Amino acid sequence: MQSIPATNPTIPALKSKPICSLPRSLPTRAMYRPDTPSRSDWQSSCAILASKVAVLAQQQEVQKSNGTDLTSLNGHHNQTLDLVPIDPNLPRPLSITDFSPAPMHGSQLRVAYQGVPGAYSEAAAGKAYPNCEAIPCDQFEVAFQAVELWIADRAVLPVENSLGGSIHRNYDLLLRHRLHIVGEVQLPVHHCLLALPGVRKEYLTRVISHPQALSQCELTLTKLGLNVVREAVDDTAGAAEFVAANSLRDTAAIASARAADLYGLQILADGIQDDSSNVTRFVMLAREPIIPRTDRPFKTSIVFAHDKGTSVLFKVLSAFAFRNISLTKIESRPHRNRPIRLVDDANVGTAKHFEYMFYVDFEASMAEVRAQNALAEVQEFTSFLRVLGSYPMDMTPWSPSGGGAED
Ligand SMILES: O=C(O)C(=O)Cc1ccccc1
Repeated sequence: MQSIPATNPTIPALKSKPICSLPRSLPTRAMYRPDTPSRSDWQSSCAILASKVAVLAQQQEVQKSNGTDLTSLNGHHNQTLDLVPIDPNLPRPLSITDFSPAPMHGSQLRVAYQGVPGAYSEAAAGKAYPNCEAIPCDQFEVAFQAVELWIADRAVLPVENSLGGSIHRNYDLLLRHRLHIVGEVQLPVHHCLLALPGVRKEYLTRVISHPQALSQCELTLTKLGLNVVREAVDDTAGAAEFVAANSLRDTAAIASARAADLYGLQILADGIQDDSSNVTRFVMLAREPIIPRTDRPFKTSIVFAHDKGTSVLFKVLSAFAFRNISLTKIESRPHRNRPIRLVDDANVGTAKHFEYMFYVDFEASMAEVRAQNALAEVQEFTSFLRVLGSYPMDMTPWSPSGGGAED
């Protein structure tokens, strides 16, 4: 049986900004712990941060002198209105070059999420870890790296929604990085239509939000009689912040009631998701796996691929069926153009192209013998197998607190 090594040089380069200036491999515990960063890593991070701050300052100057047109989205927002004051104390999202030494954080868990305050991912972080410090990041990639570089202790990743199904790009991220799933939360998502105070629905020509939120509200937007273009942005709360910061009277955002509060917007319509029981599942990621237990219901997530043989999927699924292990998810992702590096027992690596990656979640803990036997059998039929994590199930999807994260 082969497996991929901890640092996988053949995993394809990241699409957006290069991150190779950042350390690629995970530090070992012997190198540094969260509160005792290695000097050289932090020194280079500080240098990067200093240049990022300089660039940001320059951009802010340009924005000040050009007005506030940050996106040139549709050219609808050329009114000049007073800016809605946004709380300057709100944390600014991390961006890819922002990594700086971790603050001395005592025992507070630092949880990185993609978006700005008011995003659903921030709420998911709070549900999983009630007293955590939530750290906003401008991309998922950054949230992963924040954990890999010990700037955060956990990352939060939305992976599927009861309306829209799997969020495929986030599954790709799980494979590309070496973080472990240590928990899950199911978060009921309640979308609101937000606009500047005094704006009426008839003024709107555009609605902006995260693509998932736009698709979850599609029918309701039509029912509300809104003749608006829909435009996708990175996160829901970021959309709200954008409307407020640019005083856009022709644009509404789809976001949470908390985002309305934070960015001084009014709620034009409440609960606009097409399905009232709209739930998003988030997973919590950490550098180290948790020790699986049997004293409460656990779920295990795996990813596998095979390159030869017939009826492989049937055989894999039988390994679970024969042991009465329920599957809660099975997903296939095309993977043809992205090689995976496999190493054999002698640590000799080869790049392999698989047609598909299969993601399976099953209801058992890796501490159970039946789960271990099932995986031993799966290993026989597959060329690549990775356990993404074995973690407590979120059994309380509708409660406002308490997810299935580790204790
Ligand atoms: O943009 C956000 O607020 C997110 O956290 C992502 C998201 C978007 C829509 C539904 C659930 C999560």
